Amino acid sequence: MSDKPFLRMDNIHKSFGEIIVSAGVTLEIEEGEIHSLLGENGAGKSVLMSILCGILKPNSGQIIYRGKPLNIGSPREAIQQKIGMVHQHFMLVPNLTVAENYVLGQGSPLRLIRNMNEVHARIRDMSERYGLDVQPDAVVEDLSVGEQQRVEILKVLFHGCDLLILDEPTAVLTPQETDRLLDLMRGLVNDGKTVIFISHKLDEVMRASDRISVMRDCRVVHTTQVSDTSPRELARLMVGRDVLMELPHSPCEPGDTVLSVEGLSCRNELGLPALRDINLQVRKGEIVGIAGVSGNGQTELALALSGLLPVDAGRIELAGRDITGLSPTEINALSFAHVPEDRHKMGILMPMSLAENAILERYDQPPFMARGLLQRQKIAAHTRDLIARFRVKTRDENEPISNLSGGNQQKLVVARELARNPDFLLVSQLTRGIDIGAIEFILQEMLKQREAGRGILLISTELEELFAICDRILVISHGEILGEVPPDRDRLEEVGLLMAGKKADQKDMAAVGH
Ligand SMILES: Nc1ncnc2c1ncn2[C@@H]1O[C@H](COP(=O)(O)OP(=O)(O)OP(=O)(O)O)[C@@H](O)[C@H]1O
Repeated sequence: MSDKPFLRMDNIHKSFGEIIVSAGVTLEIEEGEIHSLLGENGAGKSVLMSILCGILKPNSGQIIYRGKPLNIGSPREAIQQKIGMVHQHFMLVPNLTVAENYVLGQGSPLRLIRNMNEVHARIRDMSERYGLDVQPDAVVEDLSVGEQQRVEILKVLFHGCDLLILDEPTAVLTPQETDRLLDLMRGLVNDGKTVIFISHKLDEVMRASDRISVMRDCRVVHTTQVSDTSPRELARLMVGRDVLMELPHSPCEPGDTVLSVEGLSCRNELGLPALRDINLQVRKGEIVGIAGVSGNGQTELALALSGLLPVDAGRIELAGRDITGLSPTEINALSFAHVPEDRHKMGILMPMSLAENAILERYDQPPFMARGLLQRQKIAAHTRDLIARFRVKTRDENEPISNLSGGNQQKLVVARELARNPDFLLVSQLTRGIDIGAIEFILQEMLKQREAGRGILLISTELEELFAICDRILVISHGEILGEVPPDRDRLEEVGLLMAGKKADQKDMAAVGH
């Protein structure tokens, strides 16, 4: 360890009652490095970073920053010390402009209004300097996820931060946006900043980092230079075993069609065309993947199938029954399970317990309700079973789900939906925020569902996930299905071209160099 590290978190302990969430963590960060933090879901990464940026107060331990003890009680004090965090879930006020978000809570409104021109000019300057493409007068809610992410990053730079903490920033980004972010991180350190980067994606961590620390059971168990390690070693350190990601499965023997979509067209929330003439079938016992760069109609497809978006034209059938135009409640009552892409908006209710979330939308059905009474013991036993099988890290089934780490919340949603044993499963971004050990397990569970004869539509931006378990992959681009490809890794390039919007005839042209 160096004599005078830029930042040293020393023997940090934190507990909530009897629950230990930081078990004597020691972590050193050097100035001007990209230091990645890896660990299973619930390993304590976000808690540690929340302590560093003043959201949580440790019970004991000390932080030395630039040679002096650091005592901060709020994110605002952290920013005064030039430490800024970009969270997993963005903290921007959606109906304000970028510039308004940046000055929110920054002193007298009158003085700020007078200085707004200056603020705009500074945002433009900084945006250009870091190649961030952020417009000060853009309204946040009109921006894509990738753009909002850049707004968040520029916000901490705007406040003069030298140490930037990025908590799973790539989870919601397209591959192109991810490349851009990793380049930006390198640009920041070249400019004298220091970056702490949290990600579950080992390839990104290997590409982006100077050093890597691995957390397990709320401690740092290993710190290494990136050149001295490998993805395999990192996986073993994190999960405690080899993660093979080999998911052998027998060829698909599909049965009857369970979902049939014909000529489906619909518009997005802004009234713009989002899906054009979608035709697809899912049969019992098969997993059909939808590959695509995010923002190409996948969200609208999931919403339309689950009754949450009106259909302009076309027909949707579930096991031969026309379900076009049914309400979400009516569809939910059918043999149809849904893992939504954004668990915070749709999958879970934050203040409620795991048990309440485990029976959400089914609380009035047997065995959870009988003779008009909630069957609390049955609900508790069911939730305990889900927690144990999916290894959800929690105190018990009565804990509020908001206490769980992001990946553990996602595990509960997946466990709940799979437990419904539906004929048809609609799954969006299955493994978002989930660690590699748990991904392997969850993909195996999906294959078990397939073997049990369920039909699955898996919408994902992760090609690895689609190639690992799908029987057929459909590629969506600009709201249209452009082609179908078998899950043969030799066909990866073809999928990439289709994702970029090139149809079969155009692909041939690309091959001859046009
Ligand atoms: N307010 C809280 N009350 C009780 N326990 C909490 C609270 N906040 C976090 N925890 C617990 O602390 C542990 C570490 O959580 P943390 O969010 O740091 O995990 P993580 O490594 O960031 O995981 P992920 O990769 O899933 O985001 C988890 O077991 C979590 O349930």
